[in-house]
Amino acid sequence: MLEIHDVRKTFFPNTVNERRALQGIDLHLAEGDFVTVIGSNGAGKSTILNTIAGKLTPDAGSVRVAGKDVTRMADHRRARWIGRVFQDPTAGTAPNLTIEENMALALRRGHARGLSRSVSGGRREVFRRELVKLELGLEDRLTAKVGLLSGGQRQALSLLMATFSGPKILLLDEHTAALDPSRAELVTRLTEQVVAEHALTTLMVTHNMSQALQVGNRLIMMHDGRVILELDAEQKARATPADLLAEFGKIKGAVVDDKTMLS
Ligand SMILES: Nc1ncnc2c1ncn2[C@@H]1O[C@H](COP(=O)(O)OP(=O)(O)OP(=O)(O)O)[C@@H](O)[C@H]1O
Repeated sequence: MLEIHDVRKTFFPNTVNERRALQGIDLHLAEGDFVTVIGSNGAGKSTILNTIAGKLTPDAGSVRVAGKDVTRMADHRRARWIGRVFQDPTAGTAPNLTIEENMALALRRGHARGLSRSVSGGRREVFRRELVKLELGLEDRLTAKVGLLSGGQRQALSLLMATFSGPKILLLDEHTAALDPSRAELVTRLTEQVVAEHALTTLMVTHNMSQALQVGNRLIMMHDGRVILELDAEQKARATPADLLAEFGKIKGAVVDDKTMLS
């Protein structure tokens, strides 16, 4: 479903600020694979997600989604196949629009025309049914402004909205990092639910070692623009956070932040 072949990206090449963010990434994800991504600071985790989403064009290599080469396709043209949730709960939703208006816009994403942010009775019912799944009572607050919701509620809504265009790929960039532990747990559970329900091929960046082991069926560790460790489902089931930290410990000069050390 997602094939990344020898992807390379260097920022500010041939200058004193040169950063080799990706140095030959190869990743093949089958439909429904859920890969957690961990790594030191500056390892290239966000850069690889940006490359898949089309925010960045790699210098070399290719990205294929469902067999189609999207390497040089503009981000808005691949948007309907790729859902994304960011760390910042305010990033995925518009605060001054209501819950139902936000959902209507998400539904329109990837469709050229024909749908607007206005909400008909029929569509309202669909939104209500979707919101019930979150178990946050948002189905009774369809006309509330999204800016009034808590961070956890907004992330849950962003996650739901990310699936509206019928994406094949879901990219999660530390989407639970800004939440308190109980909200993070809730959004993690919803993530597993949403991924399973839509059989989404998923990459989830996290600094939380327990979470990286708890969810998904594969794990990769990145450092310095490379994948330096890959675990399959069986290896992942046997590994502990201490094992992952020990792997980090083997990397000379790797900077691992406090969040990672404490997780
Ligand atoms: N737009 C950019 N311009 C210049 N350099 C960049 C840009 N984006 C990323 N970099 C550099 O590329 C490298 C990889 O960055 P990236 O954000 O992908 O790392 P990361 O693994 O997500 O790190 P973190 O966990 O700290 O967020 C870093 O050295 C970073 O400074």
